Amino acid sequence: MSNELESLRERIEVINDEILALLQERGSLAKKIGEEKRKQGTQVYDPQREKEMLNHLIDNNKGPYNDNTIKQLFKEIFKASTDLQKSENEKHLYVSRKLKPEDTIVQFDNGAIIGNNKKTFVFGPCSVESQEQVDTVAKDLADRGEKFIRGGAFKPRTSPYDFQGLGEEGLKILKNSKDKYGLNVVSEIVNPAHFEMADEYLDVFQIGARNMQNFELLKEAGKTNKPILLKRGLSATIEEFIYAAEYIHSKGNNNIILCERGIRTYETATRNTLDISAVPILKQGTHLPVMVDVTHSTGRKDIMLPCAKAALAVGADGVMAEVHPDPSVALSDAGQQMDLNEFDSFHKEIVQAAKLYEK
Ligand SMILES: C=C(O[C@@H]1C=C(C(=O)O)C=C[C@H]1O)C(=O)O
Repeated sequence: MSNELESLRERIEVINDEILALLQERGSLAKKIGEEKRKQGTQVYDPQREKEMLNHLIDNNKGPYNDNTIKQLFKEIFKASTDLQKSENEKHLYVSRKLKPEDTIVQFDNGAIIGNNKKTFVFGPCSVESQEQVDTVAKDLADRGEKFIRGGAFKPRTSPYDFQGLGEEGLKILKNSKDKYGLNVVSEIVNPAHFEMADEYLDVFQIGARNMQNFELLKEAGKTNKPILLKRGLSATIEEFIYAAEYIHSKGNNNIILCERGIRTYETATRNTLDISAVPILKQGTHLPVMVDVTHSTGRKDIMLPCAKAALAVGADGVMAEVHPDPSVALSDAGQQMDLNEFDSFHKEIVQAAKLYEK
């Protein structure tokens, strides 16, 4: 190396150390400012102050870095200062495992649990169609020792001409069945004004994929004290999914169950693409239980079982799937619901598989 290059680099290293020492001093001052702000009850982030400082710096900028570069560099420094000023609690989301390392366990009156290294199943018809239909499935589930049933009464369908669900009448049917068979009832709510009405019928309010970013619905769900089963949006990133859960938690409801249900990709072999990697990512990043809906993710009965096993193997707390006494006449999703025979073999196998993973 030439002597000239070497000596220039040595000077740069000295400057690095000087910048570091100045950043340390600046950081300590920012922390003190943060403490003052806390005493005064003012916000950590002060955009007006940052703007004034940036204007001053740009006025004094003589190059060689252009104004925009100087702006970006100092914005990073300001951001680092505001992060320093925030308490640990303010740095992390409520749903984050960093804030709460232990798993959230959702508990029910009939002894059922979602989370806590138990594998829990939620089965039932896509739509509530009649008392007889729900009772047939509920009896089958109760006989198997299952603790939950699902069924849609408010159906957000792609086409407005498709069956839209029985509404409150459907919730009453579910509640009747719950009273007969002692199962917890999971059903979707699509209207923020309906939580109150649905409270007497349901044990879990589901927020469906199409409503994952319906923020008014999420906020209302957060004000209830029932568990919320939140499904991942069709095209939602994992980060967006986590923020949707944060909307619920931030309003005071921490009983949230996340559900991966497949995302839209270019692949046409399945109805959606089951994002199996989302399960361990959500388990790592949040303290919430995570379930996998193998019906909506695959849309294919022939691969539901291996996908359900995969879900349990990667750490899912449970699996959801659709079961209908007579799928051929179902008013929604006729092609992908299991009949009771198909369900019998699916259930036997998945219960066996669950034993491998329950601690
Ligand atoms: C340090 C402060 O807090 C924040 C950080 C700033 C900085 O690093 O200079 C400026 C404004 C605030 O967003 C302050 O208010 O002065």
